[in-house]
Amino acid sequence: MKRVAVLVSGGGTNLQALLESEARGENPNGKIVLVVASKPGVYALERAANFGVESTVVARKEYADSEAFDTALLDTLQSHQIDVVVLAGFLSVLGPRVIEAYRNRILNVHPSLIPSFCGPGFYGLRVHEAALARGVKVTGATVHLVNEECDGGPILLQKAVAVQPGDTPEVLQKRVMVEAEWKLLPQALAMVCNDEV
Ligand SMILES: Nc1nc2c(c(=O)[nH]1)N[C@@H](CN(C=O)c1ccc(C(=O)N[C@@H](CCC(=O)O)C(=O)O)cc1)CN2
Ligand SMILES: NCC(=O)N[C@@H]1O[C@H](COP(=O)([O-])[O-])[C@@H](O)[C@H]1O
Repeated sequence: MKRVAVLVSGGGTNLQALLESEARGENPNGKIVLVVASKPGVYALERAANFGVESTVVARKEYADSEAFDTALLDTLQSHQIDVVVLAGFLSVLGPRVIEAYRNRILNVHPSLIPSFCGPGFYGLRVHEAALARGVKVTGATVHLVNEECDGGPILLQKAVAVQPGDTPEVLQKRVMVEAEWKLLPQALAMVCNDEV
């Protein structure tokens, strides 16, 4: 049984999808045992509590630099004997110590079809604002392995989502979540826990 940690920074809708998928028995070889938030008070922590999952805050703002944050994250993951890490709306760039310790065992969900609209500065609504500004007719979501390059890791799964006339960033964000993110991330986590990757 792989011990899974989910790293969050906000509302936690992808965490919710992972927890509900696990409750449906869709990931028999993995169990979410820890939620780590990079900011205090985020609703993702409520979602973890609702499912009885332990959570902790490793607040990015409490560390002088990214190296200290990277070390604190690694200590937290290793002290909980974590095997697999999922970034679910996590908005800090992971440093080399975590990446090396969990090489090919860290997943991230991004709300576009990488390589479009990704990399530093592209997160949350900003991604959908850029897609609408460019006028794309199709967007979607990507789940990839995480490496040192922000959003540059090997792609595992992608799903296309149509952009509708009159879409706002908020409406498009929700469609991409419902039709793509919340389906792909649980599927990808099960693949990693099943040693299919
Ligand atoms: N080493 C890696 N770390 C992270 C990756 C990755 O692929 N490699 N993915 C990101 C997730 N992400 C997009 O999927 C992403 C997250 C955050 C940012 C960003 O620009 N963040 C801002 C801060 C935003 C905030 O705290 O409100 C910043 O760093 O200035 C871009 C892409 C997670 N980590
Ligand atoms: N680059 C990372 C990124 O933009 N992640 C995105 O943050 C949103 C909130 O996630 P949440 O509702 O699961 O907290 C989600 O759309 C997720 O894809």
